[in-house]
Amino acid sequence: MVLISSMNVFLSVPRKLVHARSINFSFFISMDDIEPPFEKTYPTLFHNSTAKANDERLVAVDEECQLPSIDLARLNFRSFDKWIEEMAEAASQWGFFQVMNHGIPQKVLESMRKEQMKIFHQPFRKKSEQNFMNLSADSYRWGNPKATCLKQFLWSEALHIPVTDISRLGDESNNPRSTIGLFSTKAANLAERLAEYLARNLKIKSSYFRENCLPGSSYLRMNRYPPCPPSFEVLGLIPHTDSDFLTILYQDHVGGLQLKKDGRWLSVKPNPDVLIVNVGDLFQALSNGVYKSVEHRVVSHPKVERYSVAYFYCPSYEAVIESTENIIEPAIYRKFSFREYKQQIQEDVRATGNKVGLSRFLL
Ligand SMILES: O=C(O)CCC(=O)C(=O)O
Ligand SMILES: [Fe+2]
Repeated sequence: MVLISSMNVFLSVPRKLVHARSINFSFFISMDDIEPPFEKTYPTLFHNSTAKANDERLVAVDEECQLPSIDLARLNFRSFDKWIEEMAEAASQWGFFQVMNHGIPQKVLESMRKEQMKIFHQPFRKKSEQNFMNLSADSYRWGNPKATCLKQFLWSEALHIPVTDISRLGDESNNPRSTIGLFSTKAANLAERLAEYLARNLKIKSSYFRENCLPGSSYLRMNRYPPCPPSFEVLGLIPHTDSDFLTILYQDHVGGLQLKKDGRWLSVKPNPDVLIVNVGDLFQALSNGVYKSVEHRVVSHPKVERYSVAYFYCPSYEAVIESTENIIEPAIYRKFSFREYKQQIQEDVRATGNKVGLSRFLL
């Protein structure tokens, strides 16, 4: 079903010892010290059979799909319109596409993954310290403290880093600041470029993004999905849409990302040579529903850990998102600021456990 790199197979041994010299202390630590205590912290969720996730996951046919491919190297003057059309079609039919020759050197992507491994292979105790890597208190996240059933639980850990915080990153693991900073700058350039191309097709002012997305308004999320016994019936990341304009995602060989298309979950074929781009809620609103912010989730591998890093291309809180109506299609969403959108999500999550999202803003 999935491709497994030899490196990941190596890391899949659950009680494996990890050599920690590279992270400033020279002894072996066990995988048990690294893993967040999912089961121990939520015993009733995991050991009460009525709390099982139920979920389509159990019955879903694990169908693999190849995302539409957009090759940035093919971009030249003669084929420009056709190229934009292909990308716009992928954004409206799939909400996802993969980008080849994307301009982020493979070396940067590899270093990024190495940094991620070093960061997440530190003891759980350390990762959950208040000022881990000199970041703000809720940057390191795992599971879902608010989950009342397994369906809401996340079998994963993540480091959530606003771009403005990259300069604060401590050098716990061999100075990750420069690698993460470089990845972030390159991903920002790529996101801006792609957003401008997609805007052109809709007659949105191409300077819209440069004016509204300031260098510090986006953020990064580094994800690690520890191996998860299938009997737990829990997802690595529960179904969601992203609350941004575009997401640039780099995933490793393991696979597990799934997207919903025509009511079915499809697995995205992993390919670390490409970047995955998906449309977020804000672009769906801005495009008046033409581009789709599609639900996606992650199924953890039973034996192998998986890594991904997402760059969320966001505007400043004051930016206003207004649907681009035309004579045939009046606006379907009311105008809102990004601040309003974030606040509404927080309120809904607090009250219902779910994000709700764009449907709140329908006219
Ligand atoms: O890990 C993945 O492939 C997806 C991550 C994702 O959807 C997210 O961080 O929002
Ligand atoms: Fe996502």
